[in-house]
Amino acid sequence: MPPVFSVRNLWKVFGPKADKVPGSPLAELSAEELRERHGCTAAVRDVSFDVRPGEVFVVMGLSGSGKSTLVRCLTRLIEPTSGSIAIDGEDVVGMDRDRLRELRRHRAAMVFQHFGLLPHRTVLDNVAYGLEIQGVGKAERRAKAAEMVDKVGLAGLEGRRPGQLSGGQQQRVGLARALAADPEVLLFDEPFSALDPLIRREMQEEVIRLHRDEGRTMVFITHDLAEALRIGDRIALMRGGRVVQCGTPEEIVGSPADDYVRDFVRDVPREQVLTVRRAMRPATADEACEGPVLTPATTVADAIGAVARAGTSARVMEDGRCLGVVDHRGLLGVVAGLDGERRAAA
Ligand SMILES: Nc1ncnc2c1ncn2[C@@H]1O[C@H](COP(=O)(O)OP(=O)(O)OP(=O)(O)O)[C@@H](O)[C@H]1O
Repeated sequence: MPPVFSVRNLWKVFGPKADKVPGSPLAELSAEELRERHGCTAAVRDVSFDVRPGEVFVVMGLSGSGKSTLVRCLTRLIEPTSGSIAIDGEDVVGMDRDRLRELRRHRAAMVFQHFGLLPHRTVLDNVAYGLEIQGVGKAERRAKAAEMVDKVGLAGLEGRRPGQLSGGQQQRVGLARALAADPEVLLFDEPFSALDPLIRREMQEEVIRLHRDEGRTMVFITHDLAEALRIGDRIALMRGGRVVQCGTPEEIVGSPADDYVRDFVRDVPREQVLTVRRAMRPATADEACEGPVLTPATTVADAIGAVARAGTSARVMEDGRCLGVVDHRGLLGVVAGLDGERRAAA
């Protein structure tokens, strides 16, 4: 399937003569040199990636690494300095104002950290607001809004005003409003960073549930590694405007691209992210016929439980075929980080 978003060699430089930077020797300067000598900030530097249909694509990085700028460029809330962006193959950089408005209202809706709710309107009217500006008639938009309020777990609170809701509930209203427009892609800009940890977890699960139910494509910004690993199908890790690695949580944690990424993921509990694929070895004829059965997506943590309970190795099966077996030695090797050495040796 063709990608939803396709981004190539994207640059965003803030400051004077910004357009002179990409492709010139200035592009090679460090962020500090560029700022001190030329008064420019290269917030996004030569970034390329695809967002695939139905995936949760997470943009992660420390504060100031360029996440918001990058995602805002996707719908030109910020104008890119150079590079190309396409949505479903259609050039975004060349869109006129009407087409852009259509893009933002119907195709790629944004959920912001500060919910952007209208304080004097009820929950239902806040959710319906996006439909109102789309010109949807009153009865239809109220029906649609009610459905979305229900979907995000706010049934019964339709008549409240935003001030009468908790932070998590307000964020649900923001989410319902974005969903009401039925966009192809939802763009989340650190939507949960203002929430306390328990509510935050609850909202992450909500996003995972919505994603599972609807399969909607999502682009999600966060500076929180645990959040990225929990909800992301793939993660683009940014540093100083560049994407230093783009891959699945397992690739990022299991095969960091450089020392920066390695350092970034050092404290991640590997057994909760890595799967049995990394702990597997070929099965002997006997082993292929006995022992508990695991899927290739089973985490090492779950496999440890299965192997400990059974007291034997476990089989990794896919479509009735035994891909290999995992035993305590292989599983412990992954926990200890020895799987990289073993793979390199192989
Ligand atoms: N309008 C602007 N003018 C000049 N510099 C800007 C502007 N907007 C952002 N920047 C700079 O671009 C860089 C990237 O900012 P951006 O907001 O994209 O980072 P971020 O990773 O989203 O950070 P945070 O997690 O703190 O929101 C920063 O150095 C920031 O100071």
